[in-house]
Formats: sequence, structure tokens, C-alpha cells
Amino acid sequence: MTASNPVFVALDTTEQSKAAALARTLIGQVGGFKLGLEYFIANGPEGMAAVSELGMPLFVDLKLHDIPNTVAAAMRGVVRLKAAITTIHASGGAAMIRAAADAAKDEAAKLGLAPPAVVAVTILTSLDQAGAEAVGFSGAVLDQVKRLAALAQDSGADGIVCSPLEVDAVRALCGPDFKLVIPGIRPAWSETGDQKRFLTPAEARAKGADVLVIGRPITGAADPAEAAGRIKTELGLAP
Ligand SMILES: O=c1ccn([C@@H]2O[C@H](COP(=O)(O)O)[C@@H](O)[C@H]2O)c(=O)[nH]1
Repeated sequence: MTASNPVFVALDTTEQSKAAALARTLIGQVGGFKLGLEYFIANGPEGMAAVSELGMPLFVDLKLHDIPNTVAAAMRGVVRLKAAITTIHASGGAAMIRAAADAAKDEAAKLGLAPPAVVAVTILTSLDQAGAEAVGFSGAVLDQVKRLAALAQDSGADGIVCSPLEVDAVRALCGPDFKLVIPGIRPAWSETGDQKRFLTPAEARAKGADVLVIGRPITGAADPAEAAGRIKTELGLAP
């Protein structure tokens, strides 16, 4: 995130040329770029470099979830991609979260890089109450997100991923320095698609989100730079 713009645009594509072209178009309109599994599987570390070399903060969203030893080793590779932010799954448990956070710091120190913010995904924004219950979360989604946020914080994570609906409660629970990275962002003029727990960019920011992750409302627009600019205006940021 740049100081002035909290939006990381999700460049969800398998095509390196498309991602790089979109990224170039959006420099100045967003605060950073997010690359996820879809892109990484198709393009590998070289493809990540093609976007990171544009000089904007890079969010590497691979949502690591495995035994601690495996996640720690994978996290060392993520650090080598020069990630500013990266994700693990909170449901991997305390030891896994701790292993990821320690590996990120250790590998970054070895390489002389700033460590990425390691943020733990709580409950995917594509799940509503019934969907969360169907995969085994019992009780209200809000309570489960708060439980996983506390686990992540106690285990050394720098922050969490949750929906904008939970931001104010997690902020109250975890304090001002815990990074809240928030997908499920839908401007009033965009389609909701598969997102089930969402708010507008301005609503999410007003609740205390640090990073707004926005994909299709920008990348699927006829003019992505114009869409990103519209979001900037809605956030009250200078054009
Ligand atoms: O709970 C989560 C965790 C991650 N995501 C990711 O954010 C973007 C959202 O893209 P949109 O096109 O704005 O829906 C996408 O890359 C997801 O993988 C999420 O949506 N929810």
C-alpha cells in the first residue's frame, strides 16, 4: 500500500502480458498489485518479477496452508519474490502461522530485504453464514473471524484477511497496528459475482480497513484506469 492509496488491484489472469499491461495502465491509480495462484501457477517466479519490476508494492496471495515445515520453506520462496504482503490460512493453526512468520523474517534478514507482512486468511469472503457452516465453522461468521484473528495475532501474524463486514470488530479486538487486508470490495456500480460478504470501498475504509483488495470491478471494466480513478474519488483521494 502506498501512503495515499490503500487499493491493491487483483491481477487475476494467467496471461503475463495482460497482467503487465494492466499494471502499467494502473500505475498512479492504485497503491499496489496483487498476484495470486492463477497467475503464479501459469507464470512462476519470472512472471512475478515482470510485475514487481514496475516498482509498485507487490501482494503475493498464495494462501499457504500445510504443515509448518512445508509452509516455512514455501514462505522463504515468497520472500525471494520481494512480496510486501503475503497470505497464509489462519486455519493452518498456531504452529503453522508461527513458522510462516518466523521464516518470513529470517529469510528477509538473510537477503537484506524488508520482510513481507504475513496476513492470515480467516473465512473467505465468498462464504456466507450457511457456506461457512457447511465447511465446519459453527456459530456466527463474525465470532469465527474474531477467533481466528486472535489466533493469528497470538501466533505472530502481522494481520488478517477478512470481509469488510468484520473490520470494525476485529480492529477493536486486535488494535491499531494489526493489518486488516480486505477483499469483498464492491463499488455500488459493480457486480457482486461470487463475493457474499462485501461493502463499498468507502464503507470498508470508514470501518478501518488498511488495504482494499479489488479485482474485477477494476480489471473487468471497459476502462480499468477510469474505474480505478472512480474508486479513488469515492475514497476521497486526490485524482
Ligand atoms: O477471502 C478472500 C481472500 C482472498 N480473496 C482474493 O481477493 C481478490 C478479490 O477479487 P474480486 O475480483 O474483487 O472479487 C481475488 O484475487 C481473491 O482471490 C477474496 O476475494 N476473498
